[in-house]
Amino acid sequence: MSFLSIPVLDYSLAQEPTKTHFLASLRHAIVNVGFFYLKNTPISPHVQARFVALGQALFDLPIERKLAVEMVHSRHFLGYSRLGAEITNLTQDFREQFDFGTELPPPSPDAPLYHNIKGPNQWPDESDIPGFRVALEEYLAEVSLLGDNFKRLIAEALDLPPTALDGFFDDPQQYKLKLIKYPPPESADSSPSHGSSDVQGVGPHKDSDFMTFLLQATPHTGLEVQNKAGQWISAPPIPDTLVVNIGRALEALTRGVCTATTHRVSLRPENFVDAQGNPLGPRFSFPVFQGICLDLSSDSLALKIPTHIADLVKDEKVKSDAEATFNSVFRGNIGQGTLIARITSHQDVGARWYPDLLAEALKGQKQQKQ
Ligand SMILES: O=C(O)CCC(=O)C(=O)O
Ligand SMILES: [Fe+2]
Repeated sequence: MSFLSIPVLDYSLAQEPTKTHFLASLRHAIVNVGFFYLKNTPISPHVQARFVALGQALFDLPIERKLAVEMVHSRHFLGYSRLGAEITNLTQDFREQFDFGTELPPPSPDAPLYHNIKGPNQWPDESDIPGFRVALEEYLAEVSLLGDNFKRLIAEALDLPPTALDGFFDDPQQYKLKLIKYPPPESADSSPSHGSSDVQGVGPHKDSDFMTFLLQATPHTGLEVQNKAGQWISAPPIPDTLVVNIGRALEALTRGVCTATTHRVSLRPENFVDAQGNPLGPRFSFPVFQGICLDLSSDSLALKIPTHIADLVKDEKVKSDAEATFNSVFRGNIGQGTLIARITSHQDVGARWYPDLLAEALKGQKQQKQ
């Protein structure tokens, strides 16, 4: 049976004496759904509230202050993307966003090209938005700790030793935090990509990472998750939860036992009003993407999943509207797959810093589509 709802897991049960129960729900969620809500997270409410307030305010800066940190200036894909700058599933998305990450030095010049995914942030001027950097780094540090704990919980949910996944991560590991603003549909209607009422906030895709921890910061509906039969299931915000999902790296690591579930955000007008029909304004969401060691390739993914766990995956044929090109790239090398996904999403960055790889990736996409 393909899932029709998204399970809610209670993080307060993740320790003894209730841990076995938590791990059983986690196993069901990662093998059969690929998405779950997490309640009773260890994130401090005041840290989250301060980050959300400043994260929303960041979008109110004058456009020239935002363009001062535009992503095109960064070969590390960190910085500001204006409305319509991003492409998913060969179609323009309609959202404005800032990408930040764990603060890291640029890679050495002789490192593989895909190591450029990691590097320093472009921070807005402290005087433009006082306290923003501290608030973001505090929030990111707390979610990163939660992510670190999940490495072990996922291993145990798959009946592996708790440390079985530790070797697949860098130290320090890059986590990325994206701040996203989806405009209400009046402005979305003028999006060059559609003009219809079903505008793509972000198109159908699988995340590239190990796991994603998403904070839906406003009450809008619009996030939708595709079940294995291909139906779209709504994932409305549930107060005081994070939405957690599996990315392509964890899918690759488990050879498909855990599924990176396809999802999208729809900007249909009904997603921008409350139950009484009052307008809700823009939708804000803040996903944290948990990275993994970029040098992993299919040969180095030596994880042996116990047979009784692998046998839980019954419906092998998964219908997905996400782009198929990425399936083969991710089977090769995780860093290379991630770099190609970034380049095709942010083609201005690709054209400036990786022109040859962009040309090659676009050719691949075109061939796949034919
Ligand atoms: O905005 C959301 O709720 C989801 C965003 C998302 O899926 C992504 O940026 O990868
Ligand atoms: Fe996503």
